[in-house]
Order: sequence, then C-alpha cells, then structure tokens
Amino acid sequence: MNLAESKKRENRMISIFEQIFEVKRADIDQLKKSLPLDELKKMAQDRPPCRDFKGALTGRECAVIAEVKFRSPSKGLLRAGLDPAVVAEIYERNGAAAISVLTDRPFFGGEKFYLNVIRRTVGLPVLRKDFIIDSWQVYESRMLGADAILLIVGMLEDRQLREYLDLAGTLGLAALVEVHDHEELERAVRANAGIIGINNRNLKNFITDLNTTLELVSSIPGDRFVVTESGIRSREDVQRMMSAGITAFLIGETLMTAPDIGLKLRQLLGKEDAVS
Ligand SMILES: O=C(O)c1ccccc1NCC(=O)[C@H](O)[C@H](O)COP(=O)(O)O
Repeated sequence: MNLAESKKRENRMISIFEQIFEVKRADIDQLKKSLPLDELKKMAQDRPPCRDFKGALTGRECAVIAEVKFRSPSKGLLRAGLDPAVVAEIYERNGAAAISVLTDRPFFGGEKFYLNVIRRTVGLPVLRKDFIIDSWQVYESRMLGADAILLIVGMLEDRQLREYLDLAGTLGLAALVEVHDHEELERAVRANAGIIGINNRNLKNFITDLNTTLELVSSIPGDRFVVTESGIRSREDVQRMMSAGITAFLIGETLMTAPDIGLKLRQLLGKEDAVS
C-alpha cells in the first residue's frame, strides 16, 4: 500500500470511528427518553451481585477473554448462524477465563440481550464490549447483566474516565480500561485504572500490530493488571506476549472465524489435548 492509499484508508476508517460515535450518541439520547435514569438506576440495583472479572483472570499462566463477535467494521461478517449462548458455552467448556460480548448492533452485529442470555448459560464473568460515552450506559450495563465494562480512553475525557470508573466500582462492575498509545496509557494510570487493556488495533486505521503491547507494557506500573487485546491469531502470538509477562488475552476474530472454535481456543491456550 503506498502513502496515498494508506492515507485514504485512514480517512475512511476515521469516518467509521466518527460514525460509531455519532450513532451511539443518538442512540443514547433516544434511550434516555424511553428509560429515565432514575428508573434505570432502580433496575440496575435489583441485579444479582457481579461475578469477579479480575479474579477470573488472575493466577493463570494464560487467561483468555473469549469474545462473542459476529461482525466487525474492519472485516465485515465473521460468522453467521450461530447462537451466542452456544458460542459462550463452547468457550467455557474449552478453558476461557471470561467472556466478552459485543452488544453493539449496527457495527458488530451484537445485541444487548446477549449479555443476560450468556450469563445465564455460563458461570464465567461477562464483559460488555461496547462504546461507553455516557454514564447512563454504565447503569445500563449493570442492568443488562454485565460483570465488567470496557472504557476506551481514546473516546473519553479525563473527567468522564474517572467518573465512569468510580461509578462502575460503586455498582460492583469491573472496568477494562483500553489504551493504544503512551498518552492514553498515562491517562489510564492517572485515573487509577486497575485493569488496563492494550489494544493492538489502531481504531483510526484498524491495523493490528502486536508490537503495540510490547512497546507499552513496560510503562505500566506493577500494581495494574494488563490484558492484551486484538490481533492474536496463534499460539505463537500468545507465547510472544507471555515472554513479555502478559498473562491475559482478549481474542475475538480468530475464535469466531475458526472452523472448530473449541479446538482453536485449546490451541491458543496450549492445551490441544483438552476434551471438547
Ligand atoms: O474489530 C474491529 O474491527 C473494531 C473496529 C473498530 C473499533 C473496535 C473494533 N474492535 C473491538 C475490539 O476491541 C475487538 O473486538 C477485541 O479486542 C478483539 O479483537 P480481535 O481478536 O482482533 O477480534
């Protein structure tokens, strides 16, 4: 790809990222009208306690957060005709530590109700993977049955990041705070994020590069838990990250496009012989 082509691609991708933001904003404004915050807060309070997301990841040599992701802006359709609960059950049976669920419909083919359905099917903690840009969505995540939420630093101001982190904590939700470069990492650390996800995917041009994790990991204080996200394709990729001290991996596309999802997960975990 020459420079002009790469610039063109980046501009096209930025516009998708902006579109995601606009669609979310409009969606939330609409939802707030049909479900006022006070009502939502009551519904969120009535939920059973959250499962321990961080606890599920710690103490393992290799913990995979396996993602239920049917399509993506970068790759289009990843998998059709599979029940999300069946996918989650395969993940649990084959050694996943937690499940990540895309709840965005227009760009990722997800649904909010998947959270509850999956949580009732498996015993693992469930991460809501969406674009959180309003505190309303933090309450909504709790109401929908999430045990953890994703906060993307690049989409939030410092004030929002702190507010949503505090709110998540108050509601019993864990927060995976996602960064892609040094500046975002510094902001996440300053905001006191306990679980930091390094996204190997550049959300402006969608290029994935595992070196992103290798470059950032040494700047993360030792008291924070690190997850590497996106672009992990093989056991070799996992081992490369493990040599840098990474023990937790968020993996979507590689699992969702595998002919045998359970086998692929076992291979990534280095347990090819496990019973499916
Ligand atoms: O996956 C995309 O194309 C994408 C595009 C724009 C914003 C976010 C995107 N993905 C969300 C994720 O963070 C991934 O689903 C997750 O890290 C897993 O990545 P992968 O294993 O590469 O599917």
